[in-house]
Amino acid sequence: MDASSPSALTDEREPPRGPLLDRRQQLTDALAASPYDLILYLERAVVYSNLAYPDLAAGDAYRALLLADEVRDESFEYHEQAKEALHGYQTIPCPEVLNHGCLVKDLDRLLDGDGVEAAGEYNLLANLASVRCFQILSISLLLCGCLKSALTFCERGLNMVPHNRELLEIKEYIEQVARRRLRLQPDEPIEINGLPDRGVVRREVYTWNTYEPDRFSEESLSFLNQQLSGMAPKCEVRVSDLPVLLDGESNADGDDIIPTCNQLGLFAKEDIGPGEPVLEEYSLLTANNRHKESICDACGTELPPLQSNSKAVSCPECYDTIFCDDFCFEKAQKQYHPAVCDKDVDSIAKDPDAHDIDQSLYLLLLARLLAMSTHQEIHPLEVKEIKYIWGDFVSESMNDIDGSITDEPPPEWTLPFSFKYNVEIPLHILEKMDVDIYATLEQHDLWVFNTAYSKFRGTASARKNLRDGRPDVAAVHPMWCLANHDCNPNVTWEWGGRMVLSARKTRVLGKQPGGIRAGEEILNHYCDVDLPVQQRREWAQGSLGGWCMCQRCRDEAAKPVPNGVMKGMNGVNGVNTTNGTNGVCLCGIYEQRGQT
Ligand SMILES: C[S@@+](CC[C@H](N)C(=O)[O-])C[C@H]1O[C@@H](n2cnc3c(N)ncnc32)[C@H](O)[C@@H]1O
Repeated sequence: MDASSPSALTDEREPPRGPLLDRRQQLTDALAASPYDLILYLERAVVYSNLAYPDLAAGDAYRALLLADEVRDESFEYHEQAKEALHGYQTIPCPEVLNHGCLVKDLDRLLDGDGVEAAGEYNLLANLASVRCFQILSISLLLCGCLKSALTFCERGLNMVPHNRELLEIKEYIEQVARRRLRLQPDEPIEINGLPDRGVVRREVYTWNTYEPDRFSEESLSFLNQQLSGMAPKCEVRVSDLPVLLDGESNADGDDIIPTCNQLGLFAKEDIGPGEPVLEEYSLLTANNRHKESICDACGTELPPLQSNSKAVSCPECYDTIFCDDFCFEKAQKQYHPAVCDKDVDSIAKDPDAHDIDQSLYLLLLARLLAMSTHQEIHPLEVKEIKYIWGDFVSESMNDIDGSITDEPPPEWTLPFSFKYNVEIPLHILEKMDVDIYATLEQHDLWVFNTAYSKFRGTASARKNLRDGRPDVAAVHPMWCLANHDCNPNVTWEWGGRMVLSARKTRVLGKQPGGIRAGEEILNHYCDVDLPVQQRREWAQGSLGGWCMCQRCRDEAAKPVPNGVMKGMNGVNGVNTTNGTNGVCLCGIYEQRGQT
């Protein structure tokens, strides 16, 4: 942490990781035993801060803030439990985690006028805790790059204790970063609504995440192959050797040998003829961001016009939810619908602003996953539709930083994050589903949501609405998404309630005849393969997680460029136009239809 940065977050410099991880586990166990204890949440938030997970620190501070509200308001659902959990703590001396900086000096200000007795010991503790929550939330969200939310929480804290030194320092720091990022003059006012609120955080298999399978084990491969057998009888899942991808242009295009790594892929077990279907996968992990749209709630297909012979069915309990037919209704009843039936979750995150479209679709995929896990009574990361997906995780050691506050989160942090979509709304959805977010911490901790988001980003497909071209339906197809990308694909794909892969009739390169021989890998495409190499690489970069190094790209990129012609597309050499190419700002969400 540099000398000019606020002191409110960490109390130590670069503390060792091992003991902090042990402490995190102790506090997690303590929370399992005492789930409404806001002090434990605050303690864990500080541990997360010291471990350089500012997003997880913000998540715990927010839960503590909600519990502080529960303590103060006796009409709230968990009021008794939250108060009871404070039994044994006192204000003087107060718990160590609240005795931070000048906070205890502000006690008078938090008394509500007439001293401890009138305010009540519990309320006073809750007030102190709220201020500590605001400190942790504001500094942590600043570190993630979410400046608007950071400033909002900081202001809320200052409303309670206007002279709190730590909050004033944090505010100054947020403003400094905002001025630099928005290139504002020192005297120009900062407009809170104009501040950036999307950040990035670590994308990793957390050390404590015991749910990730060994995807290469016999057990995993045989499970995946058993799942695949009904959908793609001529295919199997195998380990594939893929190029290690770089962030951008390199000199490796002309090299004969490039570094590779093991991943999974789909392979043909038998010959597949040109035009023959390769895989047909039903969509259930779907999301639709339009309110009251005539779309099947289960598979996301456009519903047929309502006529007397229509096969569409509505749920007999909540009439608004409509399915294509009995098949979809039964799938929904069995796998998720009872968890959300008549729970008023339907309107959440619907009809978003244009700049929130991608976030809303990923959020609604998370909501579907939470409904599936709640109804099936399994951990969200155990749901088979996402369990075997690789989330393009980055190793923990690469993500680890020294905790310094800088203008931007480090480049190794690649998981998009916002307070609203990663923390606030997922908890709100669970509350609407009548889930006790405190008692189910193991299933609904923020790191679980982040892991699911890592898996969705890079594998979800989206469909645009034909009326206005906005993506409004998304889905994750766990088997389809095992097929790797190549710019000379041997399949084409089409999605509408089912994801269908078919062998190409003709290959793109040299118009060679299509068809796939036994033993060959199924080569899908994540971008428009009719584009020139630079454009293809830019487009596919979001979902591939790097610069495409397939043979076609390397050959085309290594070719000498004629004089006067730039390698970039449309003259915008070096500018990432991935999102502009198809008018969709959805990094990792592919379009509905693969070209033939
Ligand atoms: C949709 S998944 C494909 C299945 C994945 N290989 C697996 O093991 O689950 C997409 C990820 O696979 C990898 N991938 C797919 N095609 C690739 C290619 N042509 N070169 C390198 N990596 C590729 C990238 O890591 C990408 O993020």
